[in-house]
Amino acid sequence: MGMEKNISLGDYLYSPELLKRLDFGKSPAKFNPKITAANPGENWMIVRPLRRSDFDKGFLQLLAQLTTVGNVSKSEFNERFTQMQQSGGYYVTVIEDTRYSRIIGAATLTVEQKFIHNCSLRGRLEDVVVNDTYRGKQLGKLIVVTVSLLAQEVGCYKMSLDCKDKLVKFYETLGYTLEAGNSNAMNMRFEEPS
Ligand SMILES: CC(=O)SCCNC(=O)CCNC(=O)[C@H](O)C(C)(C)COP(=O)(O)OP(=O)(O)OC[C@H]1O[C@@H](n2cnc3c(N)ncnc32)[C@H](O)[C@@H]1OP(=O)(O)O
Repeated sequence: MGMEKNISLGDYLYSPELLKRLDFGKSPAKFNPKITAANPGENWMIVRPLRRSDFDKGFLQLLAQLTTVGNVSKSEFNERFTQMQQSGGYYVTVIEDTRYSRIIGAATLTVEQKFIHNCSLRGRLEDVVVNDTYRGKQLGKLIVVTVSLLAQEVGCYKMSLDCKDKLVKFYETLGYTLEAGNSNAMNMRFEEPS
């Protein structure tokens, strides 16, 4: 982790090279027809790291289909992008429909640094969303498998997620399991800062 932050990333959040190395054969997910991050099946589709220019390609509007985004200005977006790029460990990954320059899918791997398990890394799957008009075409599977393989690629010993009950089956087909005695997600809510 963090190695790629020393090379020039341009406006990519992380090195796009990382996505070319992923071995989709390692995932239990079944794709029919077969697609991968490097070959998403349509020549107008690309799976890549988030770029600054995605602010103008509907990235935040896509996230609004998942949860409240709020009124994030371009400069606020850019500031957060810079913070994520400099800290490393934020792998926001998107699918673009290049015909319309629109972001149609997204998922994030965040990497948490630990002391335990010999200074290990733990991955977390966050903010998975596919534009509603593109759902049911394997793109959800594609983006989740992409960031899950990426977690392994950057050295995580496990990858975890929180989701609504109705999505458990979806994630099970992608290799995630409810572990007996260890499947409780708990939250403490705070007032959102204004
Ligand atoms: C960790 C997290 O971020 S959890 C938050 C997940 N995101 C959301 O809930 C946002 C709103 N929902 C979405 O954006 C989409 O519905 C997603 C991302 C959940 C799925 O995207 P899609 O592109 O439709 O998924 P995809 O086409 O790959 O579907 C894969 C399979 O899961 C099933 N599936 C997809 N969505 C759902 C759902 N909401 N409930 C139950 N099953 C589902 C599909 O039927 C399909 O099954 P099949 O392969 O047997 O036909």
